[in-house]
Amino acid sequence: MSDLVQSAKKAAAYAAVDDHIKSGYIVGIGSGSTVVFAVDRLAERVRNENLKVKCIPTSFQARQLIIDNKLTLTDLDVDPVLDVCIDGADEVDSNMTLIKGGGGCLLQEKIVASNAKKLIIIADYTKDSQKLGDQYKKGIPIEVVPIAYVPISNKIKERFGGSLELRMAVKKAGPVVTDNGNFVLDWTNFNQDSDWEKVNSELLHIPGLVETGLFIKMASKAYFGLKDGSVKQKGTCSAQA
Ligand SMILES: O=C[C@H](O)[C@H](O)[C@H](O)COP(=O)(O)O
Repeated sequence: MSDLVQSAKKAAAYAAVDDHIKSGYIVGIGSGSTVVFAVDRLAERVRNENLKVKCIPTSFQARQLIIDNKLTLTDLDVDPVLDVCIDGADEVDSNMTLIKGGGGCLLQEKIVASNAKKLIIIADYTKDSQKLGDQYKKGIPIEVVPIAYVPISNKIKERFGGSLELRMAVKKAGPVVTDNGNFVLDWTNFNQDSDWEKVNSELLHIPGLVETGLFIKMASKAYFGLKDGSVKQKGTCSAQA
């Protein structure tokens, strides 16, 4: 990954943490490479400003990040309402619909984000699109119960078109297994002009389909780090709103 992309991720993550995290907050920690910078900045603020925050992870990776950075870990049993969740995305369209799950962490991310007062997205400039699929070519991730992956693939193809591929592991024989013991299908060549809210709710009715990587009307704001070092904001909520 280029240095420009790395710096863009860092700039977006730092700006979001500075704008949206206050002492006393319950904070959702998203997953992926951009969130690593957000946790770095949060840990720095905890050390320098004696910020008191409790963190809820959205994946095994996020939990490790919280522990490694000596942040306070909590969960939805103890703290079922979050002040803010900060997470990455694979793509953000002009309506703030997201593709998430490129790293296979969509289910817990959606659960945690759905219990947060606001979801703030952090990303580099390659994720800022008009339509889903403009830039992100790996498809929409869909988490499924293993025994159902073939019928689910067939049903999605029949109803909506496109292609579905079972995501394969890299350092393990066979498919990727999520933090929840499920498989991931990646849906490509979909209709970019789809009514994503309708598609998403129809997908969620297929037995065995656990969750989709379509995050609709969930994100309050997205921060995109740009090539020139600045940060572009998309969405409506104001800092610390
Ligand atoms: O499963 C992974 C998550 O949804 C990530 O938040 C998403 O893939 C973006 O990751 P990154 O910040 O590495 O681009």
